[in-house]
Amino acid sequence: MNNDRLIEVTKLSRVYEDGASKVTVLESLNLSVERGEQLAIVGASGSGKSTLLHLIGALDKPTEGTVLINDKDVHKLKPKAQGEFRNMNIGFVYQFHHLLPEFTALENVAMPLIIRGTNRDQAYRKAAALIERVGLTDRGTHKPSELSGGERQRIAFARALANEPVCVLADEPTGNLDHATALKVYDLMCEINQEMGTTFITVTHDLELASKMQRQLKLEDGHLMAIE
Ligand SMILES: Nc1ncnc2c1ncn2[C@@H]1O[C@H](COP(=O)(O)OP(=O)(O)OP(=O)(O)O)[C@@H](O)[C@H]1O
Repeated sequence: MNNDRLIEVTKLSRVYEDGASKVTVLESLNLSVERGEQLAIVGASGSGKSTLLHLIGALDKPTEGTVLINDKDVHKLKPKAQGEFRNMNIGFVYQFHHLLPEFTALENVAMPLIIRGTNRDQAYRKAAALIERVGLTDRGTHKPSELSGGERQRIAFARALANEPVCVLADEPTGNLDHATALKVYDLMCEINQEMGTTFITVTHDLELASKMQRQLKLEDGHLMAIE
């Protein structure tokens, strides 16, 4: 066992079959991610970046291959155990925030804690601290529709961090933001990585944003490769 290794992806393949047609998106892909790393994955539209994140986060099943997180084969877990493992270990952030519109920012961030069984006072205290950490102390009582796009993504990160996951998987987290705001969100990810030791794997089309992360890989023809 390698204590520094958090994620080990081995010979991962994903083939979508639709009747007679077959689309091979990932083909025998390998990836090791160390605890506390910042990794950016770039690649053309349709190259399989979201597919890879979904497989790492056990939101989709591989056609072949394994994903170990903390030495646990996430695709071998039974559905209930898999859901619990995901909630405890992985935070997700998407291009569109997926915050619940009828709840305030504070309630959205507290939600994963309450679902996990944390008592309400503790959950709200922790949510408030996370909202402060992402620089939005005075926005806790606002609903998502009352926040800017950048603020919504900050709240989405705060929510993803609520259960102190070992890893955050971010799929085009700034795809909907202007460049200056996107850069600030990447700065926030780097700061949180330094402070909390959270591993970040982020997918982006933007090489400048990718360069903010410690390591960059390109997904092409089903494989990951170094960027030339
Ligand atoms: N459920 C599905 N059934 C069939 N094909 C699919 C399915 N989901 C994705 N695909 C195909 O798999 C390929 C990879 O899709 P994916 O969304 O992973 O790419 P991506 O690199 O994230 O793209 P983008 O940057 O445009 O979001 C695409 O060709 C897509 O059409």
